[in-house]
Amino acid sequence: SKSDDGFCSAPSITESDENSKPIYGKVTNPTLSPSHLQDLPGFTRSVYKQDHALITPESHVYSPLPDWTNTLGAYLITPAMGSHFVMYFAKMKEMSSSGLPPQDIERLVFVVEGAVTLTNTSSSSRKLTVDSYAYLPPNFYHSLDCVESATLVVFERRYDHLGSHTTELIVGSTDKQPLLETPGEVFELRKLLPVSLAYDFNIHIMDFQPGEFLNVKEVHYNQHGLLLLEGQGIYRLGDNWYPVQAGDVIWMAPFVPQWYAALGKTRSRYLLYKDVNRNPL
Ligand SMILES: NC(=O)N[C@@H](O)C(=O)O
Ligand SMILES: [Mn+2]
Repeated sequence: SKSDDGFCSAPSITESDENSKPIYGKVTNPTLSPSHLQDLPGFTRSVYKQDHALITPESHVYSPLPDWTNTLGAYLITPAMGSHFVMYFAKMKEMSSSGLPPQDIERLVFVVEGAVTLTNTSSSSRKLTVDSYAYLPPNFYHSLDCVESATLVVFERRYDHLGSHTTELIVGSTDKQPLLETPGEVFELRKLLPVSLAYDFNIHIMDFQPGEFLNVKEVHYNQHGLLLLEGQGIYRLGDNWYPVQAGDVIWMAPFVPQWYAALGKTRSRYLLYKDVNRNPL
């Protein structure tokens, strides 16, 4: 891309290599089903069961987010499903701004499209663009402001105190997080939050090349909120096997058998909420 001083700047990190569409572009512009299925009355891939849910883009229902300005929200996962967290898309329009979460609620925002500016009482404003994120501790004053438009995926939950540990403001971007060891697994793993005991959840970013799959057919006490950011594959949840693609959201209750295999020509990348560091009792 050309900057106005005539020098060619390196393509921004938000441009993925293939077909130079913005990274994560399929989350907000998903490949819809073939037109004959789109028009099929009542057709959806969404499913809601006792221990899992698949929420696909055609099922999203937006309404104004209370306490936010000029922002539509689609709640995807809420405690009504049995989760201890909420996961929602926030579609911020021009001149929009966030509201604060309720008291004692921590928040993580991840930018899927567009850009927002994060301000808080102490540090200066910081611009969050696609693939950037911010963790806001409970009762931490902040504002996310958007001039044009932005789509965020937001996780919120009641902070589970452990002794005198406290969390702090975290701002980062996926591409700056190091790859972590994944013994016995082939996927590439990044974590967006520190692994220290103060943090009662983490966000995993997991990359699979086509044909790669989870080695462990997992059944564990943790619960998950998943957003498929790139790619496609098959997700096993309980006794069901679902074709999934970028833009799909999955709720996994504790102990639901879960497994993923990446298919297609491009890598799969998913973002995964996982509760950690707390005794399940
Ligand atoms: N479903 C899934 O990917 N789970 C694992 O990544 C995990 O860490 O629980
Ligand atoms: Mn898991």
